[in-house]
Amino acid sequence: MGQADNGAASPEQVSPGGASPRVYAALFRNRDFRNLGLSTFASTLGDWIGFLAILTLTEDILGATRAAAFAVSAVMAARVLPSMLLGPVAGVFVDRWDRKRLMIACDVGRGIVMALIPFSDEILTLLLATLVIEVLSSLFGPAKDAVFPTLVKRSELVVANQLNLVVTYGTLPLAGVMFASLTALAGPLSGVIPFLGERAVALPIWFNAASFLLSAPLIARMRTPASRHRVGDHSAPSAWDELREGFRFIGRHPIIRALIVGVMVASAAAGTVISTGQFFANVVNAGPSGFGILVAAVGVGLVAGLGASAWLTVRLAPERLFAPGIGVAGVMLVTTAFMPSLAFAAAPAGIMGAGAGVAFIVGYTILQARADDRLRGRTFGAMNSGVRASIFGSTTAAPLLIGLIGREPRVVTEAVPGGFYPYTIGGVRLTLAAAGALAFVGAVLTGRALHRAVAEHPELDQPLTGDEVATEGLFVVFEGGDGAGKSTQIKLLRTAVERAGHRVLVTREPGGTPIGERVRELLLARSSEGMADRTEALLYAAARAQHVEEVLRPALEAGTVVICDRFVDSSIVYQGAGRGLGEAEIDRLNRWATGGLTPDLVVLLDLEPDQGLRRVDGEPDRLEAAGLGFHRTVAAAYRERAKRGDPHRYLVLDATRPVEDLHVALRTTVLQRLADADADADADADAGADAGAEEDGGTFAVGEELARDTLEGRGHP
Ligand SMILES: Nc1ncnc2c1ncn2[C@@H]1O[C@H](COP(=O)(O)OP(=O)(O)O)[C@@H](O)[C@H]1O
Ligand SMILES: Cc1cn([C@H]2C[C@H](O)[C@@H](COP(=O)(O)OP(=O)(O)O)O2)c(=O)[nH]c1=O
Repeated sequence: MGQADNGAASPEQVSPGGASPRVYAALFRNRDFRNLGLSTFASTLGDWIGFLAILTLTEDILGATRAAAFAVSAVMAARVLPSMLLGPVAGVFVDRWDRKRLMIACDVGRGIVMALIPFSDEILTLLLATLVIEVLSSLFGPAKDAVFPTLVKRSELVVANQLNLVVTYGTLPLAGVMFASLTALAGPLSGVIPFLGERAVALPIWFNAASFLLSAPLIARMRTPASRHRVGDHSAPSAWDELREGFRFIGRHPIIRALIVGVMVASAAAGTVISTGQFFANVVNAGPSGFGILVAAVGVGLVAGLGASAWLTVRLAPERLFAPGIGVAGVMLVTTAFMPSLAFAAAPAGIMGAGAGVAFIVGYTILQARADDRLRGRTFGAMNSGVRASIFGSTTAAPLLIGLIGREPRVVTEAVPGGFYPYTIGGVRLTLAAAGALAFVGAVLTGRALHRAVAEHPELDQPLTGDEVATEGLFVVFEGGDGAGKSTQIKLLRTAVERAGHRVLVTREPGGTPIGERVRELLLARSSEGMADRTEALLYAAARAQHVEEVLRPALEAGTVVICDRFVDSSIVYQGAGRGLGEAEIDRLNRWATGGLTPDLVVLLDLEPDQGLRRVDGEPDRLEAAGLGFHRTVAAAYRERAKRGDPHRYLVLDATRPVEDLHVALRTTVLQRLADADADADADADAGADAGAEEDGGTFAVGEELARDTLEGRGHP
């Protein structure tokens, strides 16, 4: 395909984003998104009800004893621990298996185990069942998060996340009401089902089981892109390798790394607020009803923040919003902590909610948009486990800290019945303030890391608007030092791809067009000795702009497989690193020159420069003659780029391997990509026809991967 994300947003690009009614309408018409939304609604509503029911059941079994209190905390632990400990491992399987089938299997499994729970009188069985359900949930969560961005367009992602959060957390109050009603209903129903007479709580539990079982067929109706990641792997890596690959990806991806740390810090602050809020309400003499008001203030702020995020993300890159969101929340938490009364505390608490809301949506959106599809399950698995660990840690640590510092003393007087808290600073205020300060420091560090990452990858500094323009062919670029064997492999690959029935265009840079070839002469002639580095960079970019316009884009749009000897990466390493002009600068220049056209596959033939230069015969050209030091820098920059880049995009091959060996590896990869694209396009054509029959015009929005694959496939004979 070759996708083009066009530099800065033009006005037409801005319009489709935001929270315009059109985006909501498009999402509601999107059948896949609707199915996922309904499934989320059913299962989260059921899940909240089930949670309340299981706590009740624990007391049912043990009575109001001390053992019951312990059992309740064990049940809580059974809910938190699996995804905390298993998150990253679960992610491996989410990335490995078909995500849709995995989700269905988890739902059916959870439904069955849940339905059986009321029949046991053993607390151990209950614990075990909770554990099994949570293990399944820790697979379900990352699978859903990984599929989610493939169902909607990128410009709809923020609004889609808003709706998802509303469905996930908005069901909590509804669940409370339904739990009470269902328990009350159990009495009258016991005439029909006698079992309910002895165990009323079975009804809400069965409701939960039914909700899981209802969610499964909804997911089954969803069209998700075929999981393409497994195909093309020549040797199946072990789960352990994949786990390491996931951690390596997160560790090396500066944005995702910073984001996960930021999310964890924010969760720790949130955990502190949750476990301390009630105490704080007392300290400001607000009591239980005042606590409700504080919660409401945070809630209103949160909703406002969620709403504002759609408006904000069409104006600023989400990377620029995340840290400020957490920072604002942190500062407001500190402010709230020192407020003398409820009336003063409500406003900062509300703003804190808004900051958290923006950070929450934006953080989710960045992870969905930036994590490579192949690794998205592991990314979300790791994040879930980080979040749970933070909440778990902070809810345990906060009360401990309060105890250590000592709570604010209450003054008992005759004047105020029950006494009151004078304005003093003690454990509760200090603990909350510490959490706010922690969030603030985390925000500053995360913000700096994100800022640096965006400076290095200017292409990321865009609002989330307009989707990439996908072209139809497959764009394969060969990179490597002089003499690495690019021409040799290109010739062989061309024959193989043509034999497989595809139209192929082979071209090269600098050159590929009459104008470009003249620029090439100018660039490579030994007589151009003395050319300034910036001139050199501009000339390469100039030749490339002509090449994109005249040759590459038209060919890709016509569905041709384009094999190009060198492209933007050459400029980044030769001019950016080799000449020292700065990789980010050269990247930016070339994004402009190419309108953001990006290869689907970059084959890097990796070779020590001295070996490569020895292979080339004849007079060295101006660049070949640039000296071994220069070429070593270039080779190192190539490796670094491939290492840090999208692993699906870069294929690094050891160029000292025999020609035929390299060819087989290359041919397998490229033909597999073409086959995947065809398969996805076929599946999609079916699905499209299906949707067309069902709803007006078959509007189905797809994520970039799917859109890409579809388009890739369509052009091929
Ligand atoms: N895998 C290989 N092992 C050994 N020699 C090779 C290999 N691939 C290519 N060569 C030889 O190296 C030289 C340079 O190869 P070429 O394909 O022109 O490289 P490039 O296009 O990268 O400059 C040629 O003489 C070629 O025969
Ligand atoms: C495309 C491109 C090439 N180059 C250099 C790399 C090569 O030394 C030279 C291109 O010459 P070429 O003969 O195409 O090299 P090779 O035969 O090794 O493929 O130009 C840049 O410095 N920047 C660029 O953007």
